[in-house]
Amino acid sequence: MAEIILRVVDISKRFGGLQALSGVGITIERGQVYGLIGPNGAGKTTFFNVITGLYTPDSGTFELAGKPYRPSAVHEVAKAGIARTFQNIRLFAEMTALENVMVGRHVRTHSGLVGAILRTPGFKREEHEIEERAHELLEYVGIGKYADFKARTLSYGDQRRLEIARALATDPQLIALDEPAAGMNATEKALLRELIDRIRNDNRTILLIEHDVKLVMGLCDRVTVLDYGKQISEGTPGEVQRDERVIEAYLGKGNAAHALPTGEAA
Ligand SMILES: Nc1ncnc2c1ncn2[C@@H]1O[C@H](COP(=O)(O)OP(=O)(O)OP(=O)(O)O)[C@@H](O)[C@H]1O
Repeated sequence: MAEIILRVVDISKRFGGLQALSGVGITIERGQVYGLIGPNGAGKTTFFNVITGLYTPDSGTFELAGKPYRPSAVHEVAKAGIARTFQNIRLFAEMTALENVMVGRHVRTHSGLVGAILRTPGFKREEHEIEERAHELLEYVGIGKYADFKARTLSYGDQRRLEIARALATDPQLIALDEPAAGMNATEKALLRELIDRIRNDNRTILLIEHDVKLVMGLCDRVTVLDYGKQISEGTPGEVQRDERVIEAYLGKGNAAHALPTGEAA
């Protein structure tokens, strides 16, 4: 049986009078790309924020790689093994691409503050390893030649790749990508699709929020659809696409005869 990386059960979150999530649960297996879609305001970002420790849920249980975990603070979540990117890119703009990735890697370092201040041999060795790994990751996401460029000088698509490299640097069990294709042109999207495929083929596990339904349908192994905080459908892209509740949520009642876009590359 495939190893379960993330299992969340019965997550609810209320903001004042608004029930942003009600009883949402998903199970993601190792090596899967799992998509989370839904119309604007459906609760996708809230769900992400709950599992990555930015919001405290009102209810819900969480298990990461077989261990119970409580997403109580962002750095704890990173330590536990979930790395994320953000809808609005959050890089250190004045730091180089390499430094941005090295920062991600520091989640896994051992020398600590004392080692850093005293510049112990252990610290220096670790720094060297971190730098090597950061170079490898920049190559892996396809922006190795920009290692010494400040993050703010990279194109939008490359900044998104850099965020992914930084997330990978934490050696995560699960990588959560929040709208990675937002603002990308068709060429950048095709490259992103290749990159996500490569990450999956390396036996990594990905949770993806994405507005581009076509991209989701083409990439994901399974998909959950949220609407007004409720999980209205869960299944393979083909199953979800044929689900009348999903078509209604996207296109409105009476349009169930229309199909959602398939994942075929344009
Ligand atoms: N911090 C908050 N305080 C109050 N209401 C919130 C907060 N965050 C989200 N909401 C509300 O919760 C609902 C779900 O929002 P959320 O951002 O999770 O949806 P979404 O599916 O990510 O939407 P989009 O696709 O537009 O990003 C919305 O009605 C939103 O206004």
